[in-house]
Amino acid sequence: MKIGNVPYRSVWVDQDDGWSVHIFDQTRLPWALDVLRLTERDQVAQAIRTMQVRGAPLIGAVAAYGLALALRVDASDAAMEHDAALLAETRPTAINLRWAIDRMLARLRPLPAEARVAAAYDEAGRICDEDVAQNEAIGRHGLSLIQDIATRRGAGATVNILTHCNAGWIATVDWGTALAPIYMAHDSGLKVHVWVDETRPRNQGAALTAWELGSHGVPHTVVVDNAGGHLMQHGAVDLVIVGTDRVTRGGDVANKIGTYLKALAAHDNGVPFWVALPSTTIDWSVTDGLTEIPIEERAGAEVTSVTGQTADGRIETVQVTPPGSGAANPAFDVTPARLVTGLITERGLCAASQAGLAELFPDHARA
Ligand SMILES: CSC[C@@H](O)[C@@H](O)C(=O)COP(=O)(O)O
Repeated sequence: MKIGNVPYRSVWVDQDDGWSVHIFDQTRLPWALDVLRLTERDQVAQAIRTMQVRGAPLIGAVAAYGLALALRVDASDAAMEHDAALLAETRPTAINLRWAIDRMLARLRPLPAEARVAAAYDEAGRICDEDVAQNEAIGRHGLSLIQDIATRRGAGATVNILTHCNAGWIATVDWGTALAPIYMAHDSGLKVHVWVDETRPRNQGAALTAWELGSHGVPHTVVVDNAGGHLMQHGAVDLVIVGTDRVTRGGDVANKIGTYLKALAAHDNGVPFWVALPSTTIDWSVTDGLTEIPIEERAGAEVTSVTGQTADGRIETVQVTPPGSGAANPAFDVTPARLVTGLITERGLCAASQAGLAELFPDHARA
């Protein structure tokens, strides 16, 4: 996607040195557009843990490059297995991270040590290119949902879409998942307006989704996380589209904390609730999302404080709770498949069910 008029991906290899890896520091957005140059494994691990990079597909892609950086130092079997395990453990919920590392190992294990660095960069590049293509396809399939609503509503009507967290281009290598259909709808001339959940505690909606949509000229309004139910009761939401960090073989959906409450409100108000995902987000080994998907517990300090920009331009973090109050911070929740209208994948739309996924992905479903 473009910033100003310059096209960017969310991760790229330095064109001059051919090996260092660049990302945007997402903890500084929307106030500053800082590019970080990553040169070693531990920098990559730290960037993922501290959420300088975040979003399920993007952390997989960046971890893949993290392994390439590690192999530059030591490409032996023992070192590679150790580095891969370390990177895979940086965040627990998004399955794309484990998927990307497993795919890298499958390519690299059979190779002699001296061939591994070049192969690692090649494979990480393929992971990135495939993510872009998958998200673009998700956009095309999701666009049909928005077109249908626009047609039903009649000429000139605005389609109001609610989204939670950030599942835009900055959460993937490019395009995004939940936001890809919205970008395509906007680009095709449909009138869309997006309700952006602020997404406490880290405000990925208020900071990142609002920044992305604004940069692309998509009309949007930021709302507090608790506003969604009210908006739906008053007919202000035509459609919910969210991303996801892990989908079970039966269609349960893990996503940013608060997604489940939006699904409940959507169900109660007859609002379609769609989840956009590349197939790399499906965990075919998991059947019951509630008991089998690990939910990341992050530091309470993310709840007790907020970060923003002061009037004189400084980025500051301030405490919003009394000093003695404890805080719990489960970072994700699971929305049962029965509350999901359907899934938007690179292969098309399907029901959030074992049968629906099996129809689109017969090879995986049989395995
Ligand atoms: C295309 S990104 C899909 C999900 O990763 C996204 O909705 C989300 O929950 C991100 O969580 P985060 O904790 O910001 O990494």
